[in-house]
Amino acid sequence: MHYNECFGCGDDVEGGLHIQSAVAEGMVVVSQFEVTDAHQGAPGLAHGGLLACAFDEALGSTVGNLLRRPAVTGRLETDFRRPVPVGSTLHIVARLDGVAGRKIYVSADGRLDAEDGPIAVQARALFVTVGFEHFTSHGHTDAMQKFRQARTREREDWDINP
Ligand SMILES: CCCCC/C=C\C/C=C\C/C=C\C/C=C\CCCC(=O)SCCNC(=O)CCNC(=O)[C@H](O)C(C)(C)COP(=O)(O)OP(=O)(O)OC[C@H]1O[C@@H](n2cnc3c(N)ncnc32)[C@H](O)[C@@H]1OP(=O)(O)O
Repeated sequence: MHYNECFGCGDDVEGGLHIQSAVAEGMVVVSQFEVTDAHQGAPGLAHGGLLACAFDEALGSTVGNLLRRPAVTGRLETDFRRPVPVGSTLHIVARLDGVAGRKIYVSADGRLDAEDGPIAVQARALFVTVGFEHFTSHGHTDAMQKFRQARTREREDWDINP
């Protein structure tokens, strides 16, 4: 599933990361993140915080696509192994490592410019399953309304590879 106003994956979010994710063979979720000038930290290189954001997105999408349950990031760890230059594409492969009650463990590797490129970033995260009231009670009601309307319009509820 896909929320159009998400900073990570929303198509219409100006300055967003525009990450696309899809389930692939072997129960992994693959995502691509194209690094542009807008994502710079040090000159010519991606900002580490935005790379962490890209992994939050890729890992969240893994939870959403493989488990189809609402969950939020509780903990996110990143290892920055190599610089990620502006103009490069990070190929992220994420997997589900385990589920224990409400706790969902996921991890991912990000490779530079090719599916078999060198590993530049690795991440692990704990997502925690929440009820829909998490969003209705903590989030803006208008946003939830918009989300629901869009889902109804598209008739696409938790589809794999929408
Ligand atoms: C209609 C809306 C649908 C939304 C869809 C939602 C999900 C996504 C699915 C598909 C979408 C596709 C892509 C999504 C892409 C990106 C997703 C980005 C995700 C985010 O960007 S999301 C924003 C950042 N995120 C937060 O805004 C969370 C703020 N936070 C809280 O809201 C609470 O903190 C919460 C709920 C996390 C827990 O609170 P709580 O009271 O419900 O539960 P509790 O504290 O008991 O934790 C239960 C067990 O998790 C362990 N635990 C918890 N936190 C831990 C930590 N940090 N380290 C180690 N263990 C931890 C405890 O130790 C306990 O473990 P145990 O059961 O063993 O004791």
